[in-house]
Amino acid sequence: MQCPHFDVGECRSCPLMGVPYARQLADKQAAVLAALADAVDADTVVAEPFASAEAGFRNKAKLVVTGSAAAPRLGILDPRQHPRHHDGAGVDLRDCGLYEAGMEGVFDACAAAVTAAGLEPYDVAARTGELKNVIVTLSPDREAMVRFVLRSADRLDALRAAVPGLLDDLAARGTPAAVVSANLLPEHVALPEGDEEIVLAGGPTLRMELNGIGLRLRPQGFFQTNTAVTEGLYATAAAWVAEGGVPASAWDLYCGVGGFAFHLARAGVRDVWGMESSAEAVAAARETAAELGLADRARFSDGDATSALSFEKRRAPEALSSKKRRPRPDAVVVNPPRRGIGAELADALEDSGVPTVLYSSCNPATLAQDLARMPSYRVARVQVFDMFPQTRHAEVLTLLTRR
Ligand SMILES: C[S@@+](CC[C@H](N)C(=O)[O-])C[C@H]1O[C@@H](n2cnc3c(N)ncnc32)[C@H](O)[C@@H]1O
Repeated sequence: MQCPHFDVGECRSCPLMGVPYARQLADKQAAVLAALADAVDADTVVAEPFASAEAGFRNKAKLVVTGSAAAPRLGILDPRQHPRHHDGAGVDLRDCGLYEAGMEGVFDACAAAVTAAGLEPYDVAARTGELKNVIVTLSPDREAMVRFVLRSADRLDALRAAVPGLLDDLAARGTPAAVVSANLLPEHVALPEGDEEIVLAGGPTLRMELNGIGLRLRPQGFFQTNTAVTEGLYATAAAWVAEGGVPASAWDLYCGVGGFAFHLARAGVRDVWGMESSAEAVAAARETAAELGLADRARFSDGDATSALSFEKRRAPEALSSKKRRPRPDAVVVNPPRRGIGAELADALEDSGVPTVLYSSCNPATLAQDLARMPSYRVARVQVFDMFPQTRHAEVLTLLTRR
């Protein structure tokens, strides 16, 4: 892949731009295996990396808005400027080659709506203006979720008035909106979004169909950014878990909107429980369960997954109602953020007696640390899923079985 923004140094998001894709994959595989050197053994089955399309693979964009209401730029702050002396100049990345086909049109429709609503971009240095970011997700069915991140509710009515035009524009481009929302981020912080979400049209969910399973996504729920590779990841996870016989029960910790959970349920796992810290993601997962007729087999709770297994240990048994007690599952999937599962959950898994663990990680370094705390498990299988081409990041799936 070749990128004009990279060539002139105005975007450095893809450090491997220009490196042949086969070499990117081979280097990632080598780096992951080096990080896991103490965990894999001679009998570990190491699969070839699951490759991505080199370009046009991202289903989600978080675009900083700069310029003016009349001529907005959707992209990033110019990396050639020092953050503290930033004059609000930005680089327009609507034509970024990482995004799926159809997303550039959605960005153009958003830019037109910004102009129609007269939303002045937020100026980081001057702390003036209203519109901070535009966040877009495109589903495999080419439906869009469009979110405008505002500093305050002051210009909400103006944005609301521009929504009908935006809906028409998106429909005419063949990417109709499933959800349009405003997100409020009043603090002067380098975050993509705030806590408050106001749905302005449609919704509240976007349907993301993966491997024939229609997952529901709400504006604030997490979703993997590379749809095709995620399909491979979920399908492989379900196949690995079922290898020695389909387990009767499984937990999906850090479940997001339930991608692993629903693939396990479809593979025949009778009782699936997902846990996730985002209440919005849990609500979306429950909606999917109801839609798929799985509400009695796939349940979801919001809470801290790190204590899911040690919950009972930390409380006097008599303080725990039988309703709150969950029998140990036959298999556990963990798919944490970059920091990994950490000591508490790793130790609890080590002590748990759970026969099979699937650990899907976006950070081989923390994966290695966590595995070192679980010596009772051996890595039976490992595979790199190239969720993030053009970067050194890698998603790694490991199947852990008890020694
Ligand atoms: C890498 S994402 C994986 C989501 C999901 N498994 C998927 O495939 O889309 C990690 C998820 O963990 C959630 N999370 C972060 N910290 C958590 C915690 N302490 N307990 C439960 N969930 C947490 C995030 O909200 C996010 O949805």
